[in-house]
Amino acid sequence: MAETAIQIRHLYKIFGGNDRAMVEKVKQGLSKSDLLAEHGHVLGLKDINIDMPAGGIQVVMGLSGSGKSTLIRHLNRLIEPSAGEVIVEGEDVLKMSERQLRDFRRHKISMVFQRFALLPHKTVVDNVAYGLHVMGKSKAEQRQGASRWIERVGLAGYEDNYPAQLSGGMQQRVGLARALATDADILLMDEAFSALDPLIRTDMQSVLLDLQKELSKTIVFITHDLDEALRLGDRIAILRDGEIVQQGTGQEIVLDPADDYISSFVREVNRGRVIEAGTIMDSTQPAATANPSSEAISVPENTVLEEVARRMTEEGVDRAEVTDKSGKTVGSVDIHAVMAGMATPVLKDAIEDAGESRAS
Ligand SMILES: Nc1ncnc2c1ncn2[C@@H]1O[C@H](COP(=O)(O)OP(=O)(O)OP(=O)(O)O)[C@@H](O)[C@H]1O
Repeated sequence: MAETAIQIRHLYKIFGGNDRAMVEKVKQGLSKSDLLAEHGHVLGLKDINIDMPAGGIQVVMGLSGSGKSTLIRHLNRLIEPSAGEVIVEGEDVLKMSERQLRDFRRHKISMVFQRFALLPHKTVVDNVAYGLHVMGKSKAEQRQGASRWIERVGLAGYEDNYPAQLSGGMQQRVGLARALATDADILLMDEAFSALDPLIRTDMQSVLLDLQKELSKTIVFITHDLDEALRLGDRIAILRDGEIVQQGTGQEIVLDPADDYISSFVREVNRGRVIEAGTIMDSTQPAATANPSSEAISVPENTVLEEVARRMTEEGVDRAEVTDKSGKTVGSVDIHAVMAGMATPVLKDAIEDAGESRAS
């Protein structure tokens, strides 16, 4: 997954009639509020640089108004930037002719929307087939392609229903099937699960992760929810007021938040579901050599700590050998390290304070 599918370079978006001239002022340090107060322009995005992994899920996270939708709309050029570059699979989106852009939107990139955006007067199968229809496929190909994806998202039997006859979760499955049916390499998902109830939302995240294991699409997923970002994102970029405040893997962000703003986000995170055995292992002491008499289970290095703890408890052991992709033992963790890794910073402080007061 090391390859980059989408490169965004020094991207600026300023809303207002004289945006290009305003870019220079923003580069010289003019703030978002001063840009609005002094020049009546709105800063949408400022100097965005992201390399999005091919075949991976890139999450863009931020609160309302931080610039997420503005950013994702640059990827298929629904918005023209004020400055900067957007390169998708080696092609400069801003240099495409109208015709190239139309082909690019039909074949390369498809979008899943928060409010599903289904056609209410068309059945499930016709909604899913819509992209294939636009691509000029025959009726039989449309039906065949649509049926395959309807089944794959768990909606077999609902082909002839209308959207209004389906629950929100089912409607979003239709939205997902429609986006997948065109066979585009890239999926843009703008708050795609945000309108769903929490349980259905978790369910849809699982559907997406399962599909992704099989399909390895390049997915750009927008959300304002950190738990969703951490569950889905191979990489996460966090936006605030149009700027990226931090980007990296979920683990990197949780373990080393860039500033107080990010710290306040990650404080309540369930670290046991984010931090992996390979991150906290002692690589100098594989379990077997460290203590040959103690029994240990074996876990791959990307196993999250909650799962390591569960398996240790199940097997009645307090150590685990950590293995790399080839199955070679590369380190070990014991139950104390696992518990410490799962503790929130607040809990860690409390434990340290208690230790100090006992010692004094
Ligand atoms: N067409 C526009 N004209 C003027 N300002 C705009 C326009 N579109 C977006 N903005 C401004 O750009 C900034 C970023 O908006 P954007 O919609 O991208 O944020 P967002 O993170 O997607 O928010 P939300 O989660 O609420 O959709 C905001 O300050 C917004 O008011």
